[in-house]
Amino acid sequence: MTTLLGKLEVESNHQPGSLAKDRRPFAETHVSHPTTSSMSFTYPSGSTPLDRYTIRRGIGMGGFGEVYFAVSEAGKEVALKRIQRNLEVELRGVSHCLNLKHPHLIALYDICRDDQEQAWVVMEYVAGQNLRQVLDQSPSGLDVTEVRRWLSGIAAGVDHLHGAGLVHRDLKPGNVFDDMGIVKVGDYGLSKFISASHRGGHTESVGTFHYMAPEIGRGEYGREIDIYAIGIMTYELLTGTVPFDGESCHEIIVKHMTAKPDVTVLAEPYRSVVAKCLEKDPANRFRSVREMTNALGITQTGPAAIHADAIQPNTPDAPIVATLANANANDSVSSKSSFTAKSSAPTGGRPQSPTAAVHHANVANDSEPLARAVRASVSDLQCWWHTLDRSPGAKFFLLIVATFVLIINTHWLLPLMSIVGVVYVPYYIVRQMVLHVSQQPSYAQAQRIATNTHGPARPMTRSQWRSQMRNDLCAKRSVHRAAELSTSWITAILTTLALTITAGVIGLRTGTVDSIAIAPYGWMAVVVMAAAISILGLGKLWERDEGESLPRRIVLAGVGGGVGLFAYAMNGFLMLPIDAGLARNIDSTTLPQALYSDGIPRASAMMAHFAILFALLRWWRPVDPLRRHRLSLWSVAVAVVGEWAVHQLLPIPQPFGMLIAGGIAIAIQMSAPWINPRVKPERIPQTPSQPAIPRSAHDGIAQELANARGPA
Ligand SMILES: Nc1ncnc2c1ncn2[C@@H]1O[C@H](COP(=O)(O)OP(=O)(O)OP(=O)(O)O)[C@@H](O)[C@H]1O
Repeated sequence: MTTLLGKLEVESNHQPGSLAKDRRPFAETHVSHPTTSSMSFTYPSGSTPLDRYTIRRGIGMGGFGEVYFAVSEAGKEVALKRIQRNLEVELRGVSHCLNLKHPHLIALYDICRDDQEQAWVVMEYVAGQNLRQVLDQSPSGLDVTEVRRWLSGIAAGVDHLHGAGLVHRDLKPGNVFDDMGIVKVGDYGLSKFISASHRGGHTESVGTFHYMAPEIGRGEYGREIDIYAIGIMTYELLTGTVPFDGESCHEIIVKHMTAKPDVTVLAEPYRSVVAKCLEKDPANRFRSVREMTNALGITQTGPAAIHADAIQPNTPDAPIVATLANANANDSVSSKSSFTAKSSAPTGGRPQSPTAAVHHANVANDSEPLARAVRASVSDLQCWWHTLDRSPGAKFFLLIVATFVLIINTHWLLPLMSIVGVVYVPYYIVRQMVLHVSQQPSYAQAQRIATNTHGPARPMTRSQWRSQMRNDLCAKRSVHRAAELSTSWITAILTTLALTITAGVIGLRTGTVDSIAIAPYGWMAVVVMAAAISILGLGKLWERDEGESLPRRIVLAGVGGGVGLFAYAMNGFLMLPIDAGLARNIDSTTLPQALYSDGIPRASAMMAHFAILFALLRWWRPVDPLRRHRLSLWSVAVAVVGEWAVHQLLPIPQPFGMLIAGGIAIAIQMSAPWINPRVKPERIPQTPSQPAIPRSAHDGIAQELANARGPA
């Protein structure tokens, strides 16, 4: 405590007592923040400190510098945050956040430097109010449906940050915004890298201290500090007051460290959830934001349906009667509460944008139960391990004992681990694949949700849908990508086997069935598999954008050459007569001698043949998840005709060549992930009908889609 207080005494210019004078009830008091109208900004309207952006007006000033509303040359609206010079080093780290994309996070577009080497953060501009302003207008807290809407958005945004390995560190109502009904968390890129010591003391706000977890004084910045801050915000959202307030930042911090919050004014489940969030020991808090929102019945798989009184009716704040919904009838929370149904709008009666709705529909709780249990145990173990920090001797002793126990048990542990690995890994991969496919939002979903939630929506064009889906593909985690790819490979192998058996049954229905007759089918199968595996791999690399045709064709040519070499080698391995099927009268003198020896293809001929076949056709299209149909017979026909055309130039055994080309086209389409643009309606999450919102809100949605692609 002494450390934190000491630090703050140095870092903050707040004088004990002065806050009392400045403090507005329940509001963050920015000690030296003037009102926007009276603020004097460094740059007037029309200035262009950054080449591509023209400042329109100053928005506000925070601990990190001035914030401006600006437009790009192309007319895109952005917020520019001018960062103090002493933060330059830390800004390098912000690049980690530049590629984070989430509907509930304010997008960070770029970091630029002006002529004076001053750093600026370019970010998404939010025209709506921040939660601080909203709370200032509602001194006794918000309606519970609104509380849940804010919490759900904050939790989704922060959960995404945590998933990306980031801790916000500065969560507070002033950093949470309402963008056309979508809650967005901002200021995350900077706060991770900026400790209190970097802030300009004269601009520090006492509001910041209201949300600071006690362990920050010990220099601990785990994700639990965000959970603590969300707990404080939950309390404030419901009651309008923060649980720990005081005349000075010292007093507030002391309360964070020692005082028990008075949660009796809250009804269950809020009481126990807030109490758990505000535990002094971070190890006793929720392990994740998701765990916390689950405890509140705010599941991210769909609308909630618990009905509960959020505030005890006998408290002075009784006018607020919570009306919550939680579809999960088994939820222990619901059984404990006394319920009063008044409304069931899951988003607080506020319209959700299609993007947000699709997001909520898709962010299913996809964490695998076994993995979750293991993670929880590991996390418990870590917490317990940290409690031993003060006894390094005990830690060392325990390490020795654990190592010894492991070593003497390797004879059964290793086989057990191997069996678990063999069974669990394929199961995990398939599960991820199935979940991923079932969660993919579609064009039709987006449209339908838009119609449900916003009345007659402007229909989304296919190109808008593609662009939105492309963004989703970009945001996909590597583990999902890897899981999808391995599943595609397995599916391609199985599909090829099925195709080969079918071709074999047809081809060998007459005549002798012996190894010589079967061998060409085996050869075809392995060549199709090799080609399909290569193309699927490239498709996975390229699925994030539409891509340039020429570079892709060049890469494909190289891969095709490899497949040709493999085909030649396998041909030799299976001892097949490679000239057997050159199904046209070949005048061997017309064939290039470097490629053919007496009309028989050499390795170079096979390589050249497949290189041309691969470069000729746009093989990335049939593996693109955004293709129109899962299996297009047109693509198969194009592949076969393409192969025939190449055969005219550089012959290889036929009809195997054409069967291989057709087989590749079928195998890759059947195994590559596909987002169905015409999904069946019953797969669309049902949302209760919402009041229609003005056309301008739809424009906001379009803007949001544009924002997700970055500044113009
Ligand atoms: N992306 C944005 N769009 C619109 N307004 C913004 C945006 N980012 C910040 N603002 C506004 O600019 C003002 C200053 O924001 P800033 O984040 O710098 O300060 P703060 O959050 O008040 O304090 P601190 O930075 O110390 O946490 C606030 O009024 C905030 O609402």
